[in-house]
Amino acid sequence: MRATAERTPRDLSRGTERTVLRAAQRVVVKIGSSSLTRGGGALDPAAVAAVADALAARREAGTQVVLVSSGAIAAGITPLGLAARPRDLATQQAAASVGQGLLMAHYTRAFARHGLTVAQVLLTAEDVVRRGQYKNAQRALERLLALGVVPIVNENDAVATDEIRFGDNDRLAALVAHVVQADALVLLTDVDALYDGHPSLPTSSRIGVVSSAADLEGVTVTARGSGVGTGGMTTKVTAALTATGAGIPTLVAGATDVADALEGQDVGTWFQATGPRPRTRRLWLAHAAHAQGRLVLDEGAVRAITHGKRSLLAAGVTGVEGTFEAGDPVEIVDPDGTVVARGLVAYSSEELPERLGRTSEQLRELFGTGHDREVVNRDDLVVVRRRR
Ligand SMILES: Nc1ncnc2c1ncn2[C@@H]1O[C@H](COP(=O)(O)OP(=O)(O)O)[C@@H](O)[C@H]1O
Ligand SMILES: N[C@@H](CCC(=O)OP(=O)(O)O)C(=O)O
Repeated sequence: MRATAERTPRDLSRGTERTVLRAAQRVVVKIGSSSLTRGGGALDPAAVAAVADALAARREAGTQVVLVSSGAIAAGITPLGLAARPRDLATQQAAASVGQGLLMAHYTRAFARHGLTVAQVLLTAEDVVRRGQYKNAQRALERLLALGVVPIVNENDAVATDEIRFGDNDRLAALVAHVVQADALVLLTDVDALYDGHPSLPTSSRIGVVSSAADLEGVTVTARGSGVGTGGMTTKVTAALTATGAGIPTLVAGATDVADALEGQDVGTWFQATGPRPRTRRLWLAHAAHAQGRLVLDEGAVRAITHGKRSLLAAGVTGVEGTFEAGDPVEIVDPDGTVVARGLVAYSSEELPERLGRTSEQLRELFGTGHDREVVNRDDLVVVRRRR
C-alpha cells in the first residue's frame, strides 16, 4: 500500500466545473442531521438508504468515498423519549451514544444491499490535532479505503467536551477531506443550494458558483438552520472556504440531489478551489484546535514567525494568558492582540512566565541543558495572518 503522505491527488482543483466530481478518484461527502430526519427530528431510514444508494453507485464507478454523517443525536431522540433535540451537553452526549449505534446499523444494512462494508470512525478535535493521533487517523482512513470499505465519520460526541468539540460536522468534513487528500468535498443539506438571502424569502435566488470569498459580499448567510442541525448555512460556507483555501473544490447541495451532485450535474453551489494544498497537519492546527491560552509577542518575534519562518523563542514572548499544559494549542498574538498564528506550546502556563524574554543561553544557565527548547517549534506552528 502506498503511504498516505505520498498520495498525489489529481490536479482537479483548477476545474471550474462540477464535472470535477465525476472525474474525482476520492470524494468526501457530508450529510447533515436535517437531511436524515423527518418531522420531530427522528431518523428517517429512507433518507439513509438514499444517500447509501448514491454513494454505492459512485463506488461502482471507481470513486473512493468517505461519508461524514451527522444524525447521532437526532437518532437518540425517539429511543430516549425526548421531545426535541437536547440542548445541554450531557443529554447530547447520552443521545449521541444511543443514536450513533442505531445510525450505523441503518448504514450497515443500506450499504450491504450493494455488497459494501462500512466502518465507524469517531474523531474528536483533540485527537487529531497532535501529530501522533493525526497520523493515526490518517493511517486508519487510508487503510480502510485501500480495503474497499466506506468509512463513516462522525464526531465522538459521547466524550467530546464543549472545549474540545468540533461542534459542527461541516468543519469536521472539510478537515477530513484534507486528511484523506480528497479531490472534492460535497456538503449535503436540506436546502438545494446557497442562496443570496434566506431561502424562505421569495426575493432570494440560488448562487451557482463562488469563485472566492469576495463573491459572498452582500450575501446573507445565517446560522438559523432547520432546528435539527447546527450552524445553518454559516458553518457550511465556512467549511467550504476552509476546504477551497486548501485546494479542495466544494459543492453545497440538497441531499435529495445527491446522485446528480456526484454525477457533476448543475445542482447546488460550486465553490472553486482558491489555494494550494498546505501540509496536512497545519490545517488542523489552524481550524480544529481550540486554543487554551494566548502568547503575546513583541514586534521582532511577530516578524520572525510570520516572515522568517522561524520557531518562536522565549526571548520574543512578552505575556502569557490562560491556563494550559505543554502540548496544548494556543493563539499567538501581536502587541495589539491580533491573532497572527496558532501553535502547540512546548511549556505549561506555569513554566512560561519565568522564561519570558530570556535568550536560549540564559535558559540553559538558569534551568539546565534541555530546558532551552523553543516555546513553539516551527513544525507545530501555523501562521493565520501575515502582516506587512
Ligand atoms: N443564505 C442561505 N442559503 C441557503 N440556506 C440558508 C441560508 N441561510 C440560512 N440557511 C438555512 O440553513 C439550513 C441548513 O443548515 P442546517 O439546518 O444546520 O443543516 P444540516 O443539518 O444539513 O447541517 C437550511 O435549512 C436553510 O434554512
Ligand atoms: N455529531 C452530531 C452532529 C453535529 C452537526 O454538525 O450536525 P449537522 O449541523 O446536522 O451537520 C450528531 O451526529 O448528531
